[in-house]
Amino acid sequence: MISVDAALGHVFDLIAPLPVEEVPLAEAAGRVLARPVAARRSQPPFAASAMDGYAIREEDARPGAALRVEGEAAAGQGWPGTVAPGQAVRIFTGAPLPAGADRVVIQEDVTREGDRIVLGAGFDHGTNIRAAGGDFRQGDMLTAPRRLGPADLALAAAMNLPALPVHRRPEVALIATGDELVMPGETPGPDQIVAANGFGLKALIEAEGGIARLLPIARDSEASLRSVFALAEGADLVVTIGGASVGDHDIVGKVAADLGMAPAFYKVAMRPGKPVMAGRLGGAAMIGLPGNPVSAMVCGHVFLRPALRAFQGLPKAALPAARAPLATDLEANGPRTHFLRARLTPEGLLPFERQDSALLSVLAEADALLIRPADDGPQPAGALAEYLTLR
Ligand SMILES: Nc1nc2c(c(=O)[nH]1)N[C@H]1C(S)=C(S)[C@@H](COP(=O)(O)OP(=O)(O)OC[C@H]3O[C@@H](n4cnc5c(N)ncnc54)[C@H](O)[C@@H]3O)O[C@H]1N2
Ligand code: MOO
Repeated sequence: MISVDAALGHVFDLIAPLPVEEVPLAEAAGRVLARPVAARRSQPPFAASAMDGYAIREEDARPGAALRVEGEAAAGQGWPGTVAPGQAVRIFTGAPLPAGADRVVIQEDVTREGDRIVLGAGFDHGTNIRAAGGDFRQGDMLTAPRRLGPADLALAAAMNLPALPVHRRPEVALIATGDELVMPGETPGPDQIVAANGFGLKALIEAEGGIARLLPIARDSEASLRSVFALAEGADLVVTIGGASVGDHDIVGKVAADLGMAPAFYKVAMRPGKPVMAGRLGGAAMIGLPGNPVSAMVCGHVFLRPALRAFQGLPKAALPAARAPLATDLEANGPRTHFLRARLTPEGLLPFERQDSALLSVLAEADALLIRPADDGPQPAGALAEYLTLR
């Protein structure tokens, strides 16, 4: 049995960043930028008014000053002249500041009569001007790697970058195994249950930018498992669910080995999730998850999510853990890292009473996985503990 950190290191050894492709901005949300890209223009490209009002010269900015309005500057249509002393130009937010002007007085601070304005007794001290290049300049970089979020996409658009280089999405083949499983909506036989884990893992994979292919359920026979493995052809990552333990029907390890899987590890000092395995299977990485629903999902957070990030060119690192105080005393932990389903309450992290790895109802109520390091001593309420957020 190896530690969680060592196992994750082995998983990373199976992974190289996927090739780069250009995608249009409108399809780039959630993708990982593969290399830095440079702004093709400056923003704003000209000194621009930040407010609706009048562009004037600083020397005319005196309470009571009377100025002649010479023209209008709108967003998209500037005023071509030069503002002289005693003159003003009607201006709107986003319009280029006309030459000669170095201040915008907002219209609320002005009285207008025909083509004349009189400045009020008190007006604000700001210039209300956005300097050219004040947001970014041509050549400024959007750095990589980064997961492209809404703000990044708005910035890339403003930089006039219509397409971005991103890593290809990893394709994950999901194989649920077991004679007891039927698909949701089917009528299970008396000894059967409904396959659940694949659906949770598919959602988890897609949330990380992967493409999940939910393959047909493999039965507990070598022939069935082999035929479903064949359907995984072309995937970057093959994930099996169940059949990983030591029972007579737990044949995933054997069939994978027969298919040439080069094992990296089997069994990790973690709870839940101990009988997890990984290796290289042809051109793909393979991770064999335990069948207990919470074990499969916890392994999804601990191994699959970092693996999917690595495929997309993000740093090879465990999910960042947050810290919060414990809401209750905890007994000493055993020799395996324990991921406890917990709630984040105003008093701190509160683990659920029931931690059986079959309880999906508890996992669905949890918003954190409280991490107890292997062999951690007893901890009092109030002590800081690490956790992974599930929301
Ligand atoms: N003698 C021992 N028995 C077990 C050990 C052990 O060390 N010695 N380890 C236990 C641990 S820990 C786990 S975790 C499980 C994992 O076993 P498998 O990976 O072989 O999983 P299965 O036996 O196939 O299934 C376990 C459980 O989960 C249900 N299951 C499986 N797939 C799904 C699915 N897609 N959706 C919903 N539920 C699923 C399955 O019906 C079983 O109830 O082994 C322990 N045993
Ligand atoms: O590791 Mo098992 O996942 O404890 O139920």
